[in-house]
Amino acid sequence: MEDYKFLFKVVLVGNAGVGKTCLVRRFTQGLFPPGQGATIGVDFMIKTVEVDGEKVKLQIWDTAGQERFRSITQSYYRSAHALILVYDISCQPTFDCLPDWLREIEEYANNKVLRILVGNKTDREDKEIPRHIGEDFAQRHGMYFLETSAKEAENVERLFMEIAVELMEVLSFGRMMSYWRNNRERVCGQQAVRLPDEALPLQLRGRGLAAILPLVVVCGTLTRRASEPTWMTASNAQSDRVGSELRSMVTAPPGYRFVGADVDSQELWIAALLGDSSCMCGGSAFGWAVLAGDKRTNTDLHSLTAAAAGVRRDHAKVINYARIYGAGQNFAERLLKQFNPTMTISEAKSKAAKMFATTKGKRVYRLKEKYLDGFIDEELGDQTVEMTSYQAMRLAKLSGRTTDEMFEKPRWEGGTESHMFNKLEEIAESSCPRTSFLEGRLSRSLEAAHNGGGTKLNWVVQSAAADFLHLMLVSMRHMQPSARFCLSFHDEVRYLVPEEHKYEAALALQITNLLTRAFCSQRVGIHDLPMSVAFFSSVEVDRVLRKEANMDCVTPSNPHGLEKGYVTKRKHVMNGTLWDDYELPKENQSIVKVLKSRGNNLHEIQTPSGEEYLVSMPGKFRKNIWVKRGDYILVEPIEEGDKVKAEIVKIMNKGSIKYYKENNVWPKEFDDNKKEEIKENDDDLFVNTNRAHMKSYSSDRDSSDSSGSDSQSDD
Ligand SMILES: Nc1nc2c(ncn2[C@@H]2O[C@H](COP(=O)(O)OP(=O)(O)OP(=O)(O)O)[C@@H](O)[C@H]2O)c(=O)[nH]1
Repeated sequence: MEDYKFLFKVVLVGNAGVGKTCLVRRFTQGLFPPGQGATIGVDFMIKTVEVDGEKVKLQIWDTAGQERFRSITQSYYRSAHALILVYDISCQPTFDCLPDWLREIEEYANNKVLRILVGNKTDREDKEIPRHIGEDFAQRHGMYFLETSAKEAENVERLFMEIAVELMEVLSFGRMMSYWRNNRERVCGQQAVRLPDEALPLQLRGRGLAAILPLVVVCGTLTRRASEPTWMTASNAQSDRVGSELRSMVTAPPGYRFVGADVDSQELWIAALLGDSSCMCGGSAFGWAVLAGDKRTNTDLHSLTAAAAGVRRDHAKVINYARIYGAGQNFAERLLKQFNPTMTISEAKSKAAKMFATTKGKRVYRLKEKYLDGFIDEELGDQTVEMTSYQAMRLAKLSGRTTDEMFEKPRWEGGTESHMFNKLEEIAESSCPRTSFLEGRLSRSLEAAHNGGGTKLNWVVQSAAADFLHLMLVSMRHMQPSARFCLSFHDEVRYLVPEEHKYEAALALQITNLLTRAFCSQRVGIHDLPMSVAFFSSVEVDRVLRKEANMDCVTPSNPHGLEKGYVTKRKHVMNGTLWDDYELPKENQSIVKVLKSRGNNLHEIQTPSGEEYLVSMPGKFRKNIWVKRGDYILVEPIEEGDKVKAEIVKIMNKGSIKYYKENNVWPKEFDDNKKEEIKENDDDLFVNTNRAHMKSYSSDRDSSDSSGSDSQSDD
């Protein structure tokens, strides 16, 4: 397993005898080799260093300075991240050759390569090139400059460490900008339409708002999905990427919340379910790993594959998905090589082969019955005759027939996923493929008869996932009509829900998952639904679009992040309860004034018309809010309330009173309120002084919206 974060290739060039090999050996082995001979061709050494706590592997290529090796050494320039051009400070000709070396570098190296000029052998008395001459040359050619002595170990460590630091910075900057570089055009190219004020709700008027017309590209022939290139593909905020907070900038309108969830391991579960349909729920090894595997105990699918093939879990995960999407062994081989550039081709080949043999299994050909008679193998006895594709092709060729003629349809066998692949192929290659759960038909042009051989394997899982989405939509529509379907991307759904229905919608979504999965299972003949997949591991109730409501979405371009959706700071709890969006009072709500507190969370109030009665403080406010005489509050009647007639909904502050006045809903009778009663600082005003001040309420379900689940997720 590789234990470094960055890998950089550093190449040393320069005339023969300037000390390139000695510099490399001093750095990597800490010695100055006596009687170092000339390098033949190219040599390389590796050293891992630590920069800012990160492991950086330096692959150092020492090239031969002699002219006759030039054609070999040039080929190493291209992939270099840094090139060290060395001359000998006691040998003028080695300095005079520098322009030739530069020409070579220009011609063969990448134009972004980091270039460093090094004057070696500073320990020598017979110095011919003064330091400032070297420095000046480096400056004129945009190179870093350093003088070293491999013999005395002077500046050698520094040379390589500075290279590592510089390359890391360059790379980090490239990474930091990569998101915005890739997305800038799409974002800036969106079409915005100015919205007339009269089309907007009251509280949004006068702000010059515009709407973005999303460009929806229907690409559903295979996947039956449409895509929107900017917002739906916007990734989650990453702390080191400029602009990656884009998605979290999408905010729910006032009075609404986003309620949504990620379908846990959707594609894996669908594939496993289809595979299990030929035996029983969790009956295949793959099905079992999906249902019962747990990342924490390394028993989930990705950890199992990683252990079996001896690769990292995140790499195994990419390859696992690729396999389900129909990618073959060659693709896995290439991916492995890409993940680990130092892996040899044969190593990658053998790892990929091992991975495929343990997962997909081997493809087995069985002779059709009518050909069995002619095929007598006494050693086999009654055993079925099984062949590899090579053997089957050979036999068919020898018999002058095709493999299809002589053999049953080949099957995958012996792997943890063989069941599943057989099922996926059976669906994809059927004469009239239909989606797995709702039996939607595949476009005819893509049916096997029309496209000359099998439909895409990927279509089976993707279209089943589209069925899944459609089922969820229907279920939600039925259970929570007030929730408006807002977005779905891949395995995520988001609804816009009026604030007062947000928890109902979250519950409806959980039940939707249960019903949808139960329906899908039942459609493929499985009448069990294990608890591990029955519910979402979390449902998010949020004001903005982000993966999880407690992500702060801090990025270099959004350094202060977002307020946590499920308020975790006291101040936000209060702001949330005091003044939650610019919402005007509902019909059944009224503004009243607090006369005095009666204890037991009861308060005596007065209505604008002078009526007096008791109101109660609901549980969720009790820990955080302190109401005192003279405060204005919004109350809602309690049905059949006898003594206590209403419940507090909102505690008014300066902003809310102003807003109510602007909208002419503030009772005239309360117009004489003394402004000084409402202090600027909400924190001070409403703190319950009887209780210890708490800095955070991260686990207080009552006062937070958090569904706060930390159970397993799909990765
Ligand atoms: N005094 C002194 N001699 C050095 C230093 N570095 C290398 N040498 C000597 O210079 C000679 C050449 O060193 P190498 O490291 O083989 O030089 P090179 O650039 O790799 O040469 P090629 O492999 O032919 O390209 C050897 O005799 C070393 O002992 C140094 O810092 N000071």
